[in-house]
Amino acid sequence: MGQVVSAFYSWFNTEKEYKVLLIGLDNAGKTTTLYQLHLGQAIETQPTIGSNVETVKHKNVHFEVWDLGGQATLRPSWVTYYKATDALVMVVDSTDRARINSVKEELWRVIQSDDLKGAFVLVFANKQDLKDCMTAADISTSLKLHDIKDHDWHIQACSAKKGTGLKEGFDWMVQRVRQSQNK
Ligand SMILES: Nc1nc2c(ncn2[C@@H]2O[C@H](COP(=O)(O)OP(=O)(O)OP(=O)(O)O)[C@@H](O)[C@H]2O)c(=O)[nH]1
Ligand SMILES: [Mg+2]
Repeated sequence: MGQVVSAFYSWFNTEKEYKVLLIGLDNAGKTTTLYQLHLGQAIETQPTIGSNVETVKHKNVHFEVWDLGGQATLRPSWVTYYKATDALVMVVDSTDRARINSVKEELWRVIQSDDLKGAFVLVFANKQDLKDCMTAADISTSLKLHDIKDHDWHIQACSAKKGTGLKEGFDWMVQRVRQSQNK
């Protein structure tokens, strides 16, 4: 009987879709990340005006993943997507040293929103296939991730183009989602 209840419980829970927002500066690789997760391949992208949304299933957990345009003029509109968000994914171009401080400012601005209280924060240190990129540890220091006290966070090195590291990042999200289900 316990097994039946537990099977029903897990079936019931996998039906929930967890809302994920992909944010980050323009050219970070958000759209490439979304479609690599959704289709399993890198597509040719154009700068996003507005947003794209797709469903991603990872380890039997369904995520509704929103990819938001990252140009400076579009960032103020991110706030309109915050409600009911379970996880934020900050995609970082690991070769873009010149703008790492802007990434930090955007991340810290966003996570202070009341609508994102309790949201998990995953940072993708993207474009690791390119030479001379910053490591995940470099980016973690630049973004002051260790100073984040009111969100559960994780950083993952990846290449959205090659499709490496993304699954590992979502493994972490699934782990967190399952922990929150058991609370
Ligand atoms: N080498 C390499 N290039 C990547 C990677 N991810 C994305 N790119 C390239 O970076 C460029 C920008 O990628 P997008 O996915 O469009 O970036 P975005 O963050 O969606 O940009 P906006 O829509 O303007 O906010 C494209 O030329 C991608 O092919 C990666 O992991 N490695
Ligand atoms: Mg885009």
